[in-house]
Amino acid sequence: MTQEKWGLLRNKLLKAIGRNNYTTWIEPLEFKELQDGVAVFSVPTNFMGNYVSQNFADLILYELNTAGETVQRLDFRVAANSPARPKPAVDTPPVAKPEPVAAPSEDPAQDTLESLQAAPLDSRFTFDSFVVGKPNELAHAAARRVSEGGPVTFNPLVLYGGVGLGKTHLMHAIAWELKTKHPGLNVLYLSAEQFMYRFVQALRERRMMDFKHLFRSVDVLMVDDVQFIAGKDSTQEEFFHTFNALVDQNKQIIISADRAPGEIKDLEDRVKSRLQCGLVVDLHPTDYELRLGILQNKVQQYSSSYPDLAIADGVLEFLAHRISTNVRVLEGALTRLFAFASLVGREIDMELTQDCLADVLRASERKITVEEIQRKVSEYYNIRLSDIIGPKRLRSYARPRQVAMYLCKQLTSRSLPEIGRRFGGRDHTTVMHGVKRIEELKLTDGQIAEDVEMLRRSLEA
Ligand SMILES: Nc1ncnc2c1ncn2[C@@H]1O[C@H](COP(=O)(O)OP(=O)(O)OP(=O)(O)O)[C@@H](O)[C@H]1O
Repeated sequence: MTQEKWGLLRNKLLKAIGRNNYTTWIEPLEFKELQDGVAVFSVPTNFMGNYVSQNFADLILYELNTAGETVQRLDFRVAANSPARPKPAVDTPPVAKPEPVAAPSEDPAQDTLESLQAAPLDSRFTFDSFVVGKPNELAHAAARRVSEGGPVTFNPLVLYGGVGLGKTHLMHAIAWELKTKHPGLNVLYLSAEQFMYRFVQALRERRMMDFKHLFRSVDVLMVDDVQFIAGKDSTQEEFFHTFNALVDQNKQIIISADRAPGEIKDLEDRVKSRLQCGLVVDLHPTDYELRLGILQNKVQQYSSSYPDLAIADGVLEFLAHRISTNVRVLEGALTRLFAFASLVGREIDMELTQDCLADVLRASERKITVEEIQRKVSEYYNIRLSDIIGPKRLRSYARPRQVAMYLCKQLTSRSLPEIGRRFGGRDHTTVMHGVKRIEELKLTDGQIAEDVEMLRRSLEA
């Protein structure tokens, strides 16, 4: 891509994000090069790279690709001659998913194991910085076990789970740990996409022997986002052979995927069954406690960079409640908050939070349904769903029913008549009475207050 083209694209960005944002965040970017799908920009500070990557990366990628460039990733590098600045919020720039493996060299002859291993793992992704909670404790324990580097007990280890739940973080943590404990081990981490890239390149250059030798000489192979090779027949085949060769030599393999191997569409059965041979563990969606723990952890990291910034009580709890999509979004929200607060020199309170994160909060607003509430309440009180909706007037059904009506009023935008209709065609005055009754009981009956709170939490998690 030429500088002129970047100049034209900047004008589009100006229109899209407005003059203020443009002047602050886009204008200082200097386009350096576009190579192997990575567009490199020079930025004055880590902080700025971090911010742009979080807030405008998608837009920039979209504009670049719409303009006919093939760009998968942006890389923001601090200009070597930048003036010294106060330490930024985080040490390394990319907050959009960091791509830890360096772009492949132009000359395939240089693709030695050493060159692959010299690729930077993300220094933030260690076990120390990984917060463990119920949803990820099994995956964490398995990762820990593999990172000890003892005899191979399960092979492969497959970590799977939704977007941004910590799969890459755990893989890097394993790699760091192995490299520290066993510096002699050849540990190779790469994305499935990189695997394919190298394979295709080796084919093109007629260097398949080198390729095979390279991949068969590792002691620990980690392939991230393996779903990427689904439907790519020759890459799958090569992956299958590499996999078998390493397992035969008792070398550890660690794989990540966005879903269980059996559910990856267009992945060959033989590859699926190989992946299922070892230990397959999933990272569950985060719960409230885990999100809060991650936020607290992050704030602690930030506090050394921003000793003067205060965060008001309740803000982290609010974020943990409201942003339940994925950890990347949660971290992004916090980084943005710190950025804004430091720019305007204000405490991070609820008002600033609501202002600064309006878009994120809107996007992550989860719609809780009446049916979901009815189901959760019936499970909680151990009664049948039909008893919540049906006509029975026994206290053991009527009270849970009122709790469910109260939660519907609080957590959904349904009107009283609508709620009544979904509770077996009851009148809106019955719903109103139920809601009022629970409001009163919450003040006098500790058990009801606790029940309502527990249910609300589990519905909002
Ligand atoms: N339990 C956790 N403790 C601390 N940080 C976490 C945790 N889980 C996720 N993160 C952070 O969330 C971000 C996203 O995590 P990561 O890139 O590992 O997700 P992923 O599961 O690989 O996502 P993808 O599906 O996009 O590949 C990273 O910055 C990571 O450090």
